[in-house]
Amino acid sequence: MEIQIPYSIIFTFICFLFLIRKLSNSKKPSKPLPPGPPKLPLIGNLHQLAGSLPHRRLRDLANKYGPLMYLQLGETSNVVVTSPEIVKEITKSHDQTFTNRPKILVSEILAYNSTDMTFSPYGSYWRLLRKICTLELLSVKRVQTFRKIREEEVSQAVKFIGEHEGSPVNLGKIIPPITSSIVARAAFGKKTEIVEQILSTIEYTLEVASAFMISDLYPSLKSIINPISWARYKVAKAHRRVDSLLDTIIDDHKGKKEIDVDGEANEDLIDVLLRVQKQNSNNEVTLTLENIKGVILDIFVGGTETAATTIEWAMSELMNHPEAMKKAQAEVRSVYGSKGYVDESEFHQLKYVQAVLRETLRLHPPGALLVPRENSETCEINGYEIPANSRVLINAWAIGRDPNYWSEAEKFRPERFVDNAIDYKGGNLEFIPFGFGRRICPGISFAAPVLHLILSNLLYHYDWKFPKGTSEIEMAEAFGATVRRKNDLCVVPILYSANN
Ligand code: HEM
Repeated sequence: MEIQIPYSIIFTFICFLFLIRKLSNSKKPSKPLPPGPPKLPLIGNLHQLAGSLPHRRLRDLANKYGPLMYLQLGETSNVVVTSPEIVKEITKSHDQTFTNRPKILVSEILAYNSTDMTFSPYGSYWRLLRKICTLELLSVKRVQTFRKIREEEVSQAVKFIGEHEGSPVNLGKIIPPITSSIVARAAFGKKTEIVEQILSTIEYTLEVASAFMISDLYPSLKSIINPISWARYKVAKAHRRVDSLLDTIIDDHKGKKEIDVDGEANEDLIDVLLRVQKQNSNNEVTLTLENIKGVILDIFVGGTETAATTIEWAMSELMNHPEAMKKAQAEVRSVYGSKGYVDESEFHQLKYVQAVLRETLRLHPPGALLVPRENSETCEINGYEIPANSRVLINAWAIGRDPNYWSEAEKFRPERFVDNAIDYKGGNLEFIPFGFGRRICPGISFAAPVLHLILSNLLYHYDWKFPKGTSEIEMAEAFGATVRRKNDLCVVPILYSANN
């Protein structure tokens, strides 16, 4: 929370205003609200979330109050969904109603007043962005053009690890730069000093922005709170820096000669967006420079930490499950044999590695509560009224561990995904690490080869040992932009040779 002692008098005044407004506006819903824990005046259920990881706390509360639960956080209505049946009900009967995103401070500042793809409201503009993403930016064909970038970045990291052979390396520091370099080169063509500055500023901005913003909990008072919010000031300042760095890069791209001899095959994502902007210039809905910057930021935020976090959890689980580690290594080593490196040509043969990644995403979805949705109108689910503009949190983490759907739900058992058609593309609502419905993550085809390539290379080139004095990787979590490892992931690489 950003409230600090010097603001306490102002805060008391705000609470008073809020209470008066609340009392004068209150009206009764026609159907009951979903069950939920008892609330306190002014703060509602906020105190029930304090002090523990939100996805775990919400699962515990859902065990008590049910899979459709109502929470009042500050003055906002929140609905928490913790079962595939309710997700199904949403997609079947209220698909369009639940396709909005709430307007929060971060989306206003970082996402150019919610005009990026992640936060823009459902409508013709969002559909245009989505179409550009599906057909142009993140299509399988486009992602394929980045294969060389992926292979170069991963091979550099493998070499770097080799230089530390036999001593502990912190994978938590090695893996994130791989995913951000891949995204940076795909987006900007090359990794320059300016790109490095953008990456570090985005990282800092997300860190500050992932704290709760008090005005998101009391939206009706934001004109009073925002001007005095220190966190808001810091996020806005960092964003201005990213914005001007992006301007510089886009100007450079505009100065580039028209498509070179290799044509579209050589375009980076900024080239693509500038081309699409031109092609769309006479349409009813067009792309502005700000829209382009918003989409590029989406791709950075969506595509870097999520993938890095997944690999870190996969390696942590494999370290703690030596049988699964052996099986995965044996598979990669038998498929790539004496080739000496892992490229993308044989991925279709890596069935067990794929199962390891799925099992990791089941137990550790990076977006444990997905990205919040908002229902555009009041509706009824299972006999309960969901007030319009409620924030809808889907606990994908808890759904992936629901013992009604998964045997030995808390155990890491990749075998469950071998020869099993369950996948994460939105058709199996008990497994939704990439979300579901119209807002499902558009970056799956970008993420999948990155995840496979990094993990397979780590498994092919090295055997992994615990650092001296340890025999287990602890699995504590930290909640932020993603649910990532709380502590470093230190492991010892031993170079593998087929003659060992
Ligand atoms: C392991 C990797 C990833 C995971 C687990 C992940 C997960 C998610 C989730 C849970 C959502 C919200 C879906 C919903 O509301 O139902 C989402 C949305 C989104 N993701 Fe991803 N993502 C990943 C990688 C990527 C990549 C690589 C990109 C881009 C290159 C990307 C771009 C986006 C965008 C733009 C949205 C917003 C879509 C919209 O609101 O229409 N993601 N992602």
